[in-house]
Amino acid sequence: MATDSWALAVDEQEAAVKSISNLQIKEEKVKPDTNGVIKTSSTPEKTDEEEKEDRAAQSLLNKLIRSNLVDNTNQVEVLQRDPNSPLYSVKSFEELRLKPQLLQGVYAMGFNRPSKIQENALPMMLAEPPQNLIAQSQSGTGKTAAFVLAMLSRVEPAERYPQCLCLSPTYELALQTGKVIEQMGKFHPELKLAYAVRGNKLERGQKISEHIVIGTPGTVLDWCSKLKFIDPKKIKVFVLDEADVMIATQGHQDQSIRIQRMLPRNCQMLLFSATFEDSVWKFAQKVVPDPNIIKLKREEETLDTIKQYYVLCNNRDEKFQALCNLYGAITIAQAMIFCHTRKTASWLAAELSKEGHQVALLSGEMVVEQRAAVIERFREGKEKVLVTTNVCARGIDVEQVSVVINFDLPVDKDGNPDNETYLHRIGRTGRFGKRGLAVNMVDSKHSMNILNRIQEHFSESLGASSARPSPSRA
Ligand SMILES: Nc1ncnc2c1ncn2[C@@H]1O[C@H](COP(=O)(O)OP(=O)(O)OP(=O)(O)O)[C@@H](O)[C@H]1O
Repeated sequence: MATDSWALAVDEQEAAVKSISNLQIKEEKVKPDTNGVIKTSSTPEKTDEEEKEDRAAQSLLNKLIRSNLVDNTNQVEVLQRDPNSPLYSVKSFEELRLKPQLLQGVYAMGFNRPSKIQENALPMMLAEPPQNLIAQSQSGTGKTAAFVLAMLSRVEPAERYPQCLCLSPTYELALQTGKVIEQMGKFHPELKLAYAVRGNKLERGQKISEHIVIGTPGTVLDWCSKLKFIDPKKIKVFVLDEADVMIATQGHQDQSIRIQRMLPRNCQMLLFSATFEDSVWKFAQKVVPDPNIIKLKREEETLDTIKQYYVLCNNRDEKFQALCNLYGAITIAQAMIFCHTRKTASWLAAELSKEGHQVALLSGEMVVEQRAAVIERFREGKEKVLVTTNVCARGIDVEQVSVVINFDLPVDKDGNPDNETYLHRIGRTGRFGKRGLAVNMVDSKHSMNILNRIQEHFSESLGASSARPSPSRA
């Protein structure tokens, strides 16, 4: 949708939402039960382990639905291992002096110039002698393309044994990276790729002749040690992709370290991560000696351009009624409705359908491919409304969404306000300066309290006027 028509749609929506006051919802005080407890639906449905799995699924989803680079206007931070060596950055792929077949591959992928992180990362990764690198930037900024280019540049096709080893957290993520290798290496048909993933059985005693091996830590470890399909001493480039997702999976961290220990000293070690919490940093330091470090901060989200409202209701059915009353207004453009649990999301999508509304449901029960298909349809505008849960939609950017409805307010597993999630659901990055609208459904004293606390939080950090929801009720 073009920006102008988008802005128009928001204006119309804003006007329509101002008429929320016509809603036929009566206000009633919420009474605590006899023990003075107000019941909420904040019980988490998922275990930690399932949450962790979601990180890998999330990452895969983003890869499946992404078609372009993610814009980022922040400065790249570079920390060189040797601060006295000159800092190279490139503005074109030609400057990198790639093999002609590789340059052809890059252009065939539609890349005209290096992305922000690639400008600095590529000269470092391709330098002689090889240098180690730890790089962090949000998903979609061109990390995969960068390390694939580095691996392809270093491979000697005439030598028929594995020279580059890339670890991915899951089978599916390994396949995605493999696809990029195949695309970029298209004009190098003699280059071969093997997948070290569960189920890929080879005969004992066999040696792998493929140049690049990509796989999950457990299988790669077996192939390097127990089964000896790979001679780790001949590896020239070792890539550890999605380090943050990797360490969230039981056992992967240790396996990765054990693999790293088998590699020769002069092997180039490269580690990539979308986030850089302490645990990732500690892990990175263990597996990448003497690193250069590149960081690109995530573009900050703000609530400045978002009009926020709340609707007071007494229970879930009233929230549903309020939503139906709003429906005409929110579907001028596209809306996302967030629920706390899968169950509520399914219920809500079913109820809205019964009312004759065409909605999409994005739910944790779906396999990743199904989720990607739902998001793709929504992005194409085939459905105007997407009902989802927080876990499911975390990190997914659907740029044309201008209305966000918190059918349930975001709370953490202890039932406390989850400010970060609120910001992610509603906030916009500054790059497009897009305006938007958020409607919070409040159905109890407790949820009003949550909303007040969210509001207080953002008043402090973002300025009172930008975050204070305007009351809107019968
Ligand atoms: N220099 C470039 N010019 C144009 N498009 C690019 C460039 N580099 C990468 N892309 C494209 O941008 C998208 C994101 O790139 P890439 O997958 O490398 O990012 P990433 O940081 O590894 O993200 P993720 O970890 O989610 O895969 C892909 O569709 C990729 O083809």
